[in-house]
Amino acid sequence: MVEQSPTSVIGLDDRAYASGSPTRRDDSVRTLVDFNYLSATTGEQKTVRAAHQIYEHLIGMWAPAVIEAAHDLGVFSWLADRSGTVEEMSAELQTDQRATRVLLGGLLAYGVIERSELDGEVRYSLPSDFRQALLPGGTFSLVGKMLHDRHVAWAGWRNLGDAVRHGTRDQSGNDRTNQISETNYEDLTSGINFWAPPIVDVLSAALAETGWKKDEAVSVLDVGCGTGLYSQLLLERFPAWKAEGIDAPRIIRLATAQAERLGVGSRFTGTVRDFWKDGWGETVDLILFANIFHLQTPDSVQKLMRSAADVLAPDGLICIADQIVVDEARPVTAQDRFAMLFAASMLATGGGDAYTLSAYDQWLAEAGLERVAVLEAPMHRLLLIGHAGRHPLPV
Ligand SMILES: C[S@@+](CC[C@H](N)C(=O)[O-])C[C@H]1O[C@@H](n2cnc3c(N)ncnc32)[C@H](O)[C@@H]1O
Repeated sequence: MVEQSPTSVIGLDDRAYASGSPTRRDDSVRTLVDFNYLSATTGEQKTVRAAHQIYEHLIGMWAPAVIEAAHDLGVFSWLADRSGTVEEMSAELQTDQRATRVLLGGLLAYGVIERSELDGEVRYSLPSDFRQALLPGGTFSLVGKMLHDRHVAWAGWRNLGDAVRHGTRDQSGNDRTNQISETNYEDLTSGINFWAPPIVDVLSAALAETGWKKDEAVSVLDVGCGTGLYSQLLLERFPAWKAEGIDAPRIIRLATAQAERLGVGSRFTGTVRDFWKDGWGETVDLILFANIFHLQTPDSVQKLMRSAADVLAPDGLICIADQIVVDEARPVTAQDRFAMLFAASMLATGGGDAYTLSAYDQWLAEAGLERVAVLEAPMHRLLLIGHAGRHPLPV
């Protein structure tokens, strides 16, 4: 069969994006209001403009609703290895044809699928860049995040007002760490794997710049490792290093399997250990806390910091990668804005917060530690930390 080129393609047809440029055509989430048509001269115009702005926030929930419904219905899996028409899709997925067209229109509006038209026939497909994020099984699949939304987050957000009214204290008045269960973490940890590569890039670049223990047999402890991707990517980059990831039983199973898949299984040990109850073992050179502190209360942060200080080698390094607020008075960076909203999502799902840099500094000082660098990464900041008075990075 001779392949004809489509007469029109609407979707992610962005040359700069396709060629690997980090520049996005859209400013983050695609805007749904054309503010060029909204004047702001009179008081009433300003009010109406503001209403458009708030309304655009209020309909933010349309995005997960549309994307997650498409996942639930099997739309993405159906498009995994073909382009198809609405008629074909709704016949196979047993959905209503007109309603399916509406759903596909929503996905198209968010730029999640592509639409092509040839000789009057409209077909839909998945853009190649988005396939792994939308389909299950891949290292960077967001299906776990969608399941987490389904099982935890949607209900949590409905109750945010209650959480604000009462806080996250239990009946005896104690502040609670985040209450997400081990089963829910099975979904969530794989759904946040995509955060790891740029963060490990930033960390590796900083370590390479200082030459910190590059060719030494460094021991890494990945605390609450999830799938273990942070330490596993470090093992890929530093062949002399070994890592131990500690987490709950179901999660360690995921981490061990992933280490094998990535080819670092012989240098990654997954250990089932509760970081509150059990000892932290031998002295270690590098301790990683990726996305752990936002689950904590101030008291539990302090406890974790002391445990880390106890096992950190004299010239060792702690790396915290988290949602850390630097400028809460003027949240103009994406990192600060994301962190401040992340705090709300922690509250909604039962505890935790996004703490400020100055709060971290106080906790570090109390544990005999000190910050040696703050690094910026997408949706995160990294704190590099050593024992107080013993700068671990050669300068
Ligand atoms: C938000 S996830 C972060 C996972 C991973 N570090 C990452 O950034 O992808 C938090 C992890 O901490 C683990 N965790 C929570 N409480 C723990 C505890 N008491 N002992 C060991 N692991 C725990 C959870 O099971 C989960 O895998």
